[in-house]
Amino acid sequence: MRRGIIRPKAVIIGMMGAGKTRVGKEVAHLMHLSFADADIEIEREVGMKIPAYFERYGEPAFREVEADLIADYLEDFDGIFSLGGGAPMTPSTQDALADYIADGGRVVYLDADPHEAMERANRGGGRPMLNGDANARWRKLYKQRDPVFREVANVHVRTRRQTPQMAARKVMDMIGERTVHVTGSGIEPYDVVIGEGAMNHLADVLGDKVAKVALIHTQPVQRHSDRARTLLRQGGYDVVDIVVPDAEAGKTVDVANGVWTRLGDEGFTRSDAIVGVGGGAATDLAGFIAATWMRGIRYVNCPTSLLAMVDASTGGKTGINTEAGKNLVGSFYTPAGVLADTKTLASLPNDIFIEGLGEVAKSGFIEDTEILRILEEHADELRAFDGATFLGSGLEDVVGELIERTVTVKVHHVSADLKEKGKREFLNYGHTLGHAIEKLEHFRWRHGNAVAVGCVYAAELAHRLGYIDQELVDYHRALLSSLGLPISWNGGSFDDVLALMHKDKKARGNKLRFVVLDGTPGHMIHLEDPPADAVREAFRRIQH
Ligand SMILES: NC(=O)c1ccc[n+]([C@@H]2O[C@H](COP(=O)([O-])OP(=O)(O)OC[C@H]3O[C@@H](n4cnc5c(N)ncnc54)[C@H](O)[C@@H]3O)[C@@H](O)[C@H]2O)c1
Ligand SMILES: O=C(O)C(=O)C[C@@H](O)[C@H](O)[C@H](O)COP(=O)(O)O
Repeated sequence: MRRGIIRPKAVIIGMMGAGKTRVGKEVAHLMHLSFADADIEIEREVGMKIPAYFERYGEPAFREVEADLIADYLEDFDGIFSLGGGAPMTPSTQDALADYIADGGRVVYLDADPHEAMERANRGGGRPMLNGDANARWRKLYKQRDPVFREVANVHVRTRRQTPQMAARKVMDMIGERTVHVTGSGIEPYDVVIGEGAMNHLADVLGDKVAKVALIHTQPVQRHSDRARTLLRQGGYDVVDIVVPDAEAGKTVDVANGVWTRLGDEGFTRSDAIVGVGGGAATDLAGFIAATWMRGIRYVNCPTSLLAMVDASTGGKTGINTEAGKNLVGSFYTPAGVLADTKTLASLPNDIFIEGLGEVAKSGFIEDTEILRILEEHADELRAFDGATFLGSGLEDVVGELIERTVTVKVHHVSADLKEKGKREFLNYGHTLGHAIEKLEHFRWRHGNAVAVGCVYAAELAHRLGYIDQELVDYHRALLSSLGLPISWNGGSFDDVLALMHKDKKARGNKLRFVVLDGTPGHMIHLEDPPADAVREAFRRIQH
């Protein structure tokens, strides 16, 4: 929001009878905000009821008064503001709402069931736009207004069969959402939606052409997949529940084969879809299954760990591990959407949350230094993360911003280079050693922890070769350890590590390739075939 201008927290639009006032008041109450209804404020301003004003001065005069009042409220009111049904049809109000959205505002289209809304609109009476055959008038107006509402709103809330309280909670969750749009060459555009209740978008993202959905998840996230299943059934999908082994044990060819067999048994065709719910291992597997079943069907990721939210679920790198190494089999296959529902973090154990901070910090080092600043400022609170007290705490907003920023860094790289021919490799900062550690530790080390040590290793290597100074290497150690992440590793020999680093996907022929910082955070370069003594010496330095 621009400094100096007060803006509404949300503006609610919708048809007559959609429940804008009732739901708006409830949202304001839930969020401890004030509420204003444009029609009531107009009546106060003109000193008469709207039907009387219509009769005396006509609709054009009313629309003028209405547009002026809305323009004033958009710049001088900080609560929940609901507009009259026809207000968004006025071009100057459309422009004002577009400015408001550009400034971070939320225009919520409250989309009620037509029968429920018509009934409510008729019940109140006193609506000049419904004179005559009220139902026919309502339907006609709906036809004109619905496409405009969809166009001017940036939040679309369907409220069919919901009580005002349920609808208000949905609105509240959705206005708190952050969305990162993913597009680029070879990418069917999609959104990453981040926020409490993001999973509610499942049916919208899957669309109405899908009939069957395979819900792939692990046992520790059962309660979140139960929610996904309920949402899918409410959306009319036939749901096939597929529980896979947890963590890296699920990213195997045997598990993939079991899932393919199940899809065959259940008669999955190209018009069916996969939904992956869980940590990065589950979303990597779900994406891999979607990419390979019948050479590619639609899939949606619902990440439930911090790491999966900030990294694994977005960008379309899908895959499994094999005897040869980590993630060596897979494909680039883009999801139809990613729903990072932060409510799921309430069950996330502290150590798995901290692990996710490894990829967050990585994104700060490679591009967005504001991430590093936020991590420094909130290191103690982040390190003490407790799912039980997370929702509604001050930390929730900090984590929401970190997820949005980290996903944005990822999206910049993916959009520019989906198939990892250059820029995307920078996302692999810290991974050359990181993947080797994971493999040598038989995946008992968590991915984000291994990446943290790998980032220190990459910093040491860059320093040995004169790209960064000692201060920046020290900064890597200080920041990562302040977050509770490991910065050293002693679990294997240099020769074993070197052999695995040669199998890294960035390597070419018998030449190692790394990505390292050049000078300062945010400046990345490719390092081709670095001198063997520097590779070894950097390793020695992360061993203590
Ligand atoms: N495709 C990509 O671009 C990409 C990017 C980064 C990482 N990855 C992959 O992601 C994996 C790491 O992801 P991860 O760190 O989420 O590990 P993970 O998937 O192994 O999850 C860690 C543990 O947390 C549990 N868990 C997840 N969410 C939970 C919740 N809300 N409540 C309770 N328990 C929960 C999981 O069941 C698991 O036991 C690795 O396999 C890595 O290679 C892929
Ligand atoms: O999306 C990418 O590209 C990345 O490199 C993101 C990494 O953080 C992630 O760990 C990814 O799984 C690594 O992929 P890999 O190609 O090194 O297996």
